[in-house]
Amino acid sequence: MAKIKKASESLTIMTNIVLPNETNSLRNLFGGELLAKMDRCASISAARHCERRVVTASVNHVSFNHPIPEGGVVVLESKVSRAFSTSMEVYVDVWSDDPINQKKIHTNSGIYTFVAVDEFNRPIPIPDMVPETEEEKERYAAAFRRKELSLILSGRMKPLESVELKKLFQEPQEPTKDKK
Ligand SMILES: CCCCCCCCCCCCCCCC(=O)SCCNC(=O)CCNC(=O)[C@H](O)C(C)(C)COP(=O)(O)OP(=O)(O)OC[C@H]1O[C@@H](n2cnc3c(N)ncnc32)[C@H](O)[C@@H]1OP(=O)(O)O
Repeated sequence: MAKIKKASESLTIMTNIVLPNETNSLRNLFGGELLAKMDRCASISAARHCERRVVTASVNHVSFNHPIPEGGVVVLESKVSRAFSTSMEVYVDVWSDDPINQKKIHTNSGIYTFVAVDEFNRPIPIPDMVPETEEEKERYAAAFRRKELSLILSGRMKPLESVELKKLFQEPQEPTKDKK
């Protein structure tokens, strides 16, 4: 597919209030509720990028760094971080926003993989993606390693078949000295 899209074209922002039925016994947003919100937000980014139906293939990483309290405002922001052949990585950032005290803290991030599918649920090619900002470039550069790790963890790739991931564990080679 020849089309190339910018990361920013898939930007999706969702803003919600945390309601009592979404909280845990500590009256903070329940982790599973947050995961569902992140999946929804990320799936819209993926569909915006490929203009096709998408399915979640894997949730590669989620961090829970700060709780989000009941009554608080939760803001989710997602963008495609790299497009492969039929799959794409989507990065989701989450903030807890307190509009009264004007405090916004980054509480979570998550990395999802989506696959574009046809009407028979078969994977189909997607447009390429070009990163523009420094953050987009950093996330793009590391995405191939994360894809390999996800494929290894799901049993779809043998560790020795990886290319980028394997490089992380290889000792740097001493430059060979010229023999006289
Ligand atoms: C027109 C637009 C309107 C928009 C309008 C509004 C938008 C609104 C959007 C709402 C969107 C709803 C979003 C629902 C989101 C769910 O909730 S979906 C439900 C949960 N997910 C599922 O049920 C998926 C079940 N799994 C499957 O169907 C198949 O395993 C898959 C994912 C399609 C893959 O099929 P497969 O035959 O194994 O295909 P395969 O060729 O091996 O792999 C395809 C690609 O996936 C990659 N892949 C597969 N598994 C993994 C993994 N674990 N890790 C990393 N990569 C993987 C492969 O590496 C390959 O990548 P490429 O190198 O081609 O890029």
